[in-house]
Amino acid sequence: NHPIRIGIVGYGNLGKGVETELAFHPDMTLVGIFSRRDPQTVDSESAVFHMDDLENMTDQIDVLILCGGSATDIPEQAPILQKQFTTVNAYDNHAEIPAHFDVIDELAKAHQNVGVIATGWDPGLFSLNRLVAEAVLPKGDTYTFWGSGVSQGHSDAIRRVNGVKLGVQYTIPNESLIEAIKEGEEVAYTKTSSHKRVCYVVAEAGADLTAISETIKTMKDYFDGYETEVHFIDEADYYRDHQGMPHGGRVIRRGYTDDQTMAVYEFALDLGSNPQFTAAASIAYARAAYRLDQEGQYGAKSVFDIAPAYLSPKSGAELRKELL
Ligand SMILES: NC(=O)C1=CN([C@@H]2O[C@H](COP(=O)(O)OP(=O)(O)OC[C@H]3O[C@@H](n4cnc5c(N)ncnc54)[C@H](OP(=O)(O)O)[C@@H]3O)[C@@H](O)[C@H]2O)C=CC1
Ligand SMILES: N[C@@H](C[C@H]1CC(C(=O)O)=NO1)C(=O)O
Repeated sequence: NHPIRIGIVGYGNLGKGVETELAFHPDMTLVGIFSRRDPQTVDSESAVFHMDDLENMTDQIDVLILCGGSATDIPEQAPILQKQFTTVNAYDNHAEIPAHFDVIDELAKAHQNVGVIATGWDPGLFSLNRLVAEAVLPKGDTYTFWGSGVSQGHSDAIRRVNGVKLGVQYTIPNESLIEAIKEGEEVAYTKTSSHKRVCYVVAEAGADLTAISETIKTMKDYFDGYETEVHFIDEADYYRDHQGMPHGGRVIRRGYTDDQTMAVYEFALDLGSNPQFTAAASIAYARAAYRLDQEGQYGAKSVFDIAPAYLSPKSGAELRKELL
């Protein structure tokens, strides 16, 4: 059986991450990168095509990994591509995920392929761990913290604001709240009250800075409700100080196995590169997407719908040896 043939759609941080990580997966091979830009202007060692070439390559690609931004690219591109390909994305506009699932599910069933949505870490592996923790510990509370680090989704979203040339968004968690939770103290937790969002923006010449700041701070699904800072810096400072993309976070379930015996379920990530880790998760789900497609299990899938064994390159027999 031949290696799984992968196409990357969108060559940004995530697309570059998939390109790099694929080298670690001998059961997969990169057919090419597909960009909306002129391929001559895209700097990569791999084969680069224009997005429009995809429709003539359906017999050369098994899975497309969609690496566009969630603010505007995925909602636009995913439905079109689902008509011709099995796809995987890291769509992370949490409020819109149920609607996105339904759109992809209808298309994937109609065109007899698979669409794995919202992979990555949040949504993705954090979602999976919240499900397991809440199924195992029905009595308790779940807390999610991100950072401190760079959110790709929020950085992508501010880059789409009119007048913004470059932008990055750091998410800062309330560390004292994390400690209080682990100490078993009663806490008042909401996602919006437990994080601060700090943005650094390089504005286009002549842009209305007040309008940019207001648009970011009130942005539905991304910033609305959070304490948000917007700082305007020049391009030199941006390239000097804001090129790293570390991130991470934790899912904590503080539950009870009887009326007062506490159990803390924690899943934590500490990521040197947020986009590279997200790309790595999407690749594992691309393997699952291919297998589900081969089995005729057509439709949209989230991380909740996919048995863990589908992610692994090891056979069932090999995996069962690891149960011991
Ligand atoms: N589920 C999760 O845990 C996570 C999800 N994500 C999601 O992944 C999405 C993508 O993140 P990220 O890769 O950092 O976003 P980028 O902004 O780096 O890339 C988004 C798109 O912008 C275009 N682009 C990139 N670089 C350039 C450039 N120099 N000039 C013009 N266009 C460019 C590319 O499309 P094209 O090549 O067609 O021009 C690319 O696909 C995020 O929006 C986020 O929603 C990210 C991290 C975690
Ligand atoms: N989807 C996020 C992954 C995590 C990071 C995050 C945040 O900092 O708000 N929320 O979810 C990303 O794009 O980085």
